[in-house]
Amino acid sequence: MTAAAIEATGLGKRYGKRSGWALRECSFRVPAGRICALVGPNGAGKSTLLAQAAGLLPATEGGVRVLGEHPADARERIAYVAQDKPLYGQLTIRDTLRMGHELNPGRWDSGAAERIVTEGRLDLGVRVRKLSGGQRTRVALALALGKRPELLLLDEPMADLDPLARHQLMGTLMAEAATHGTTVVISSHILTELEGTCDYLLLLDDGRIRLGGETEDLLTAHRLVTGPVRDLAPHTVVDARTTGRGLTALIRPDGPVGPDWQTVEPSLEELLLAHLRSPGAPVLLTPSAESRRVEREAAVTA
Ligand SMILES: Nc1ncnc2c1ncn2[C@@H]1O[C@H](COP(=O)(O)OP(=O)(O)OP(=O)(O)O)[C@@H](O)[C@H]1O
Repeated sequence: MTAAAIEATGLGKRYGKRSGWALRECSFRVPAGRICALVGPNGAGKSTLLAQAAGLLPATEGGVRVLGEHPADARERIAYVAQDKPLYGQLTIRDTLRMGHELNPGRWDSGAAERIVTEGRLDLGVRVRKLSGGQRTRVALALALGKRPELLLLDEPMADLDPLARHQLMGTLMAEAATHGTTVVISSHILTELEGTCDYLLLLDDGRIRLGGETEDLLTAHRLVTGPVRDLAPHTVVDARTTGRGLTALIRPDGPVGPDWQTVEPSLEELLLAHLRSPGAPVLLTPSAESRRVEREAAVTA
């Protein structure tokens, strides 16, 4: 069996004894080769999870394996672009890429790195401290892709890019990932950026995993229904709102939905918003997103 790109088992993180849990009881799997969207409201734990997968933050309880290894042992195979994109301001872009080459002997792809920089019409001789936020993002992504990672962890990479740069960089990232089979986990609040790009989804809320799996399968498992105000049993109702004299609800159907309901597949945005509005809705992980380690441990103790 190929190792998952990320496999978390009972993962929990607390920044201090007096702090609350930033992550709690997270058990999930991201199979290799997926483009995974990591979504959730502010403070949900997305950055914490990405930093743990990058091997930069120890777990308080449980653990996470990355590419079959402890994250600290897999660092050479991982590239991580943190939200604040730390770079050396006094270095030029050329020196920054040279440093990337020296730090990654045998792996470095200067063509890929330079392509990202030149697509942004950046001069390689400019010092990093003179770059705008969006231009720094481009250099950080060039460093990450130049490393030719097996797992690319991106924490809100597109937030300070203009729409055209965002579109173009997403295209480059996805093309590189498709060519090399890279697994990408990308956190973002811009749902339109993720729709059509990500084939896998993790929804975090209040430190816990709420949804996980193939985007298509998660969408197919739900229906947005509109109809008369009445009980929707036996279906699982994720979120319901009264609109005029009718009811609009996101449900997980359990059998056919009655003919007096108008039924459509939800968009990704509708699926996510409904789950965020209803924190009590049952967790849903598709089979590929369930941690095998949890299953194995359960089998051993049974
Ligand atoms: N260094 C830290 N020290 C103490 N608490 C922290 C630290 N970093 C994060 N937290 C807390 O952990 C929780 C999760 O934060 P995290 O940054 O992982 O969320 P996020 O989903 O990435 O949020 P955002 O979308 O706003 O970037 C929050 O309650 C936050 O206050």
